[in-house]
Amino acid sequence: MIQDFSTLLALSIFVVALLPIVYHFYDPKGFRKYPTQNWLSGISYLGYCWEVARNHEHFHSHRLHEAHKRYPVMRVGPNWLSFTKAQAAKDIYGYTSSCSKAAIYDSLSGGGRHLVNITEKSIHSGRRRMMAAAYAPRHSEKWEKGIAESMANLLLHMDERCTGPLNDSHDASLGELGFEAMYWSNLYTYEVIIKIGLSQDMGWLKAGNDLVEITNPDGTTKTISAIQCLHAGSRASAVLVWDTQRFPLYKHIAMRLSKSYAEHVKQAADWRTLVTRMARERTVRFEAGEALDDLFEPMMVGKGGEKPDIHDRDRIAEVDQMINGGGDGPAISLTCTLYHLIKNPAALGRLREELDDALGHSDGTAPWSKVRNLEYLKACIDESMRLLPPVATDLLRKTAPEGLKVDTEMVPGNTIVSVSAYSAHRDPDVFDDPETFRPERWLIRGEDKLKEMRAVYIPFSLGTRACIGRNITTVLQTIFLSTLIKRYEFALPNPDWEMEFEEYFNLWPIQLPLRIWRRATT
Ligand code: HEM
Repeated sequence: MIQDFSTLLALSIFVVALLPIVYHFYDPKGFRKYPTQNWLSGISYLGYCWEVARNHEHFHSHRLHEAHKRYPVMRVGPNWLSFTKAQAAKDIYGYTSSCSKAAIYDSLSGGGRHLVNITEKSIHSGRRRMMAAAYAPRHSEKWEKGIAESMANLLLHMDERCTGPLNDSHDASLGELGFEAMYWSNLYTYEVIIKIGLSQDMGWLKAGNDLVEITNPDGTTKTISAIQCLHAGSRASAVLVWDTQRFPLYKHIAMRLSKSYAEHVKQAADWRTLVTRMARERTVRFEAGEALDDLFEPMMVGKGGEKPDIHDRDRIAEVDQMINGGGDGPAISLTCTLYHLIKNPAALGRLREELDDALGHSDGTAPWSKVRNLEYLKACIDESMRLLPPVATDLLRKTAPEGLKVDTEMVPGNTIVSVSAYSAHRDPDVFDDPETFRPERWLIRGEDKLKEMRAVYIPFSLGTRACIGRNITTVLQTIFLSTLIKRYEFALPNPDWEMEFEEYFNLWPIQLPLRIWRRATT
């Protein structure tokens, strides 16, 4: 085995040594004119893998943004160009774009195909038609019921974790940091999306944890943290998958070399065991005649009572994606919005006024009917996702064989193209003072400026492959934030405390430890 590995290592070193020479003479697409993200980017996708792996050392999306500042088009891999401008977003992701999803989506599929990783356009549009009605805003009141039950349990925990108000010196370092906002946001969003998706209550907010017992292939059982195992799948792929062809080889090597990598792969398998069981349990309920009005139902029965054209393994994949996308993005956004508001007391004050007007002396979960149209709250969420888009990774597309004009560049066929939301959202030509959290920028009435900002605002992507869960996210976030901000005061560990992140496709805040106490006015 050691001999095999040494040969592999020697071969790899030889190939890497040859690459600069190949690069020097071989430039069929004329990409050498573009700046590269780092010295390896023009010759190997390992350049990007390296950037993602360095995340802990230096926040990856920030590095991408810094590189983009120098030029609006950047070569991130040998056959991959990353753009930043609104026109590029429209050309690549817009409704009329001829681009298709890139091979990375094939590499990430674990067998079954779900909405995100279907690359064939006609198959995607069929699946989207199958699912779309279940995600429509007319279901908001139904979603609200599940949310209200989860919120009631969350508030019980929060009330237990309250401390006394800050003293006059406003020394936030005193007292216990009893509320870990990222942890509780995760429990909330994952519990709610499983209710909306599968009509199943995991009871995580009641228990205060996401521990679940699963059965191993050998029949023994073990208890896992569901969310940690779900995240392990992203950890195991997000660094190496960019070199799609060699991903299986790299994965194999990484599993042998790194214990923690092997542990991520094992936890990801545990997550698949759990998600397969959840999909099967839901199918059994359908077969037993339960009519459940959730996101799973259209995969069992069509609008006219017909059997939908979908395999069992794709149903499981869809459940996996709906929990992953529906839990992660909203949890990140909730945590980041809270963080931005605590850091910006003027914005928090203005939001409180809006909430006090809308909710009066209500105590408990904010009713959707009273908070659904709060303009300033919406602006705060939008502004937070501008600065910290939860899906911060570039979303890769492949140009059609005839090529495509992207922004100012004529891009040849079969080239990987993308837009970095993190960089696009900081374009100084569009956003004044781009690094500042300023919700007011979304409230301007000058239509042209608003249109210009909206054109480059892509946290949910654009066009036919844009997020289908946006309506769910809106209800989930609006109720959570209105309730918490109306009911509690918050303090960070200290006024200079800064949030830290890790980025594996999504931008996960590592933690947000808070002191919380009940507001006097509620
Ligand atoms: C703040 C919250 C969210 C953000 C920022 C977000 C972001 C995104 C983005 C950027 C995409 C495009 C992915 C790609 O092209 O590879 C996407 C697609 C998708 N999202 Fe979300 N999402 C959020 C919430 C949700 C929720 C609550 C669900 C509900 C289950 C959901 C389900 C999906 C699905 C199924 C797709 C694939 C759509 C398709 O290709 O037809 N997302 N989301």
